[in-house]
Amino acid sequence: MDVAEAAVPSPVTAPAEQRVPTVIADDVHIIYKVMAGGSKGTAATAFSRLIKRQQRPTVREVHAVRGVTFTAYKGDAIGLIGRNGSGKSTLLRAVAGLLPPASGSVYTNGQPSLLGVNAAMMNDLSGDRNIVLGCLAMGMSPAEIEQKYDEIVDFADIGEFIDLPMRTYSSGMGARLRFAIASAKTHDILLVDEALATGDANFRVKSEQKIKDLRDEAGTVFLVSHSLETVIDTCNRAIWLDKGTIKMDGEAKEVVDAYLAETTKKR
Ligand SMILES: Nc1ncnc2c1ncn2[C@@H]1O[C@H](COP(=O)(O)OP(=O)(O)OP(=O)(O)O)[C@@H](O)[C@H]1O
Repeated sequence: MDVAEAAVPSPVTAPAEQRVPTVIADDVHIIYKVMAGGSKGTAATAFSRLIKRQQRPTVREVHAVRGVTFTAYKGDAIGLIGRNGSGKSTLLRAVAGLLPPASGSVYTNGQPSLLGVNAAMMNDLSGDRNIVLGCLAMGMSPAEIEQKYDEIVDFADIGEFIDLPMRTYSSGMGARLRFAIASAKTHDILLVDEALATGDANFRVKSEQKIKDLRDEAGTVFLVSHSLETVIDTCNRAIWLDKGTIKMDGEAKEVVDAYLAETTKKR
């Protein structure tokens, strides 16, 4: 049997030669550039500034990820945890290749797929049309889509809403459908951003099981979540981000415990 197909190797204890790297982040820095407006004023003063080309808005930099280095392996399910604004979503988007690092590099062995609660769907199209579009966008063939279609509808479990335009969905229903579509395919590297938190308790249990299955099917899963319980239940490893840097990287329960100890200490 292929080593990579064996039981999930622990990122902490498995011998280095048994692990297959899928994502390597090497001293990654992500800087957002934001236009910061100058002093406030009336429309007339703004117009005058425009004409005279004075006081152009300054570009402000937000250094969201600061020198992050880690290696993720096949079979890893990694929870990204940390306070609001610590850089979790930014790091996820960098792994997805959506944000170019200002310095450092992200190397991936396989195709990363980002499943965010804001993943683009066509709001005016019905759920079933979006299933077809979403699957095509993931590179599935029409035959594969036909084969997986019922499974996706069953998993999303949104009843007759499947025939209605997505703009009529609640945020939880939209998230269920997105998750059902994304998880219909085996991903090399699946990136999940808080999608589970928007589902109800029943869906959370189903989606946690799905993440475990995806992980067992040999991919690597990254999960950004504020639900520490979900991270412990779903992930074998956690990375704790603090102000854009890695504060701790290791076995999920240990990292969550350390994070909880620090947040409760600060109260
Ligand atoms: N598009 C953007 N433009 C400018 N700054 C941004 C942008 N997106 C995020 N930031 C900033 O980058 C930093 C990290 O944000 P990020 O969303 O990655 O954090 P997070 O850990 O995912 O937060 P949360 O838990 O609240 O979702 C924050 O200071 C945020 O204000």
